[in-house]
Amino acid sequence: MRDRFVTMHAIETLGLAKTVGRDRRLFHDLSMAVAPGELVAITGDSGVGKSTLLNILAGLDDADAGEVRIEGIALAGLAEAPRTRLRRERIGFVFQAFHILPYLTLEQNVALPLALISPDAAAARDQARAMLGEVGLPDRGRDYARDLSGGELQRVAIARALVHRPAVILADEPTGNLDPDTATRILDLFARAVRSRDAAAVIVTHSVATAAVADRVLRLTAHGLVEQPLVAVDG
Ligand SMILES: Nc1ncnc2c1ncn2[C@@H]1O[C@H](COP(=O)(O)OP(=O)(O)OP(=O)(O)O)[C@@H](O)[C@H]1O
Repeated sequence: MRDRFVTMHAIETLGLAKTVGRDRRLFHDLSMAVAPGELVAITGDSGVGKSTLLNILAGLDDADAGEVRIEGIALAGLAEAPRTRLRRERIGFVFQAFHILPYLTLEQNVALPLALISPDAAAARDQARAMLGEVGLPDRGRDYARDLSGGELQRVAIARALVHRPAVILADEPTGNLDPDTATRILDLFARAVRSRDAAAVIVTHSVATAAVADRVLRLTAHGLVEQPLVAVDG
């Protein structure tokens, strides 16, 4: 199934195009690549198409033209079952829509991606515990998600996105509603965890602080992706 032109990129898009509604072109001929261990932030005005692009990278939405490759594998060439498997095994999500389930414990929430891949429940529990420790929530595994603060929930979301060691992490406003100090702490933790695993991350964000932890910042505009100098997002 792997393409014969093996790429070093974890994520690669070639000539993506997307039009929504009756005739509203969000982007066309959009190409980008993210290497293992690299964090790329995508910024841009509200409504420009950032979340749509992220959904297309995730294989949750289809482009009108072009293709997305995850570790060299073209998503469009896959039938639904292998596409779902690739999404489960190779991609981690920190999406607003992918909520932590309130009536499961933290351990159960974080173990979910592992449970979808392997039947070894004891190993999943151990890995979930270790991952919770890594995001600063050791000994909280038996607590219920419904009792957590917003910042704690974001940590759990990050733990759940990384626990199965995906090659690709896709995040939509990962520190959305947090106060700046908590957001900075969680972003540092996120960036460290992504880099230590050599994962490739794409983070959609409005936040300058979020963009500042990235290796590259790409601004999505009506004319396509524009690379932003990193200094420009510091202030
Ligand atoms: N399936 C769809 N049908 C019609 N319009 C859509 C569809 N999906 C997205 N849109 C429109 O496309 C535009 C881009 O939406 P998107 O959520 O990708 O923007 P965004 O850049 O992430 O915005 P924000 O920063 O405000 O979250 C919006 O105007 C949205 O209403």
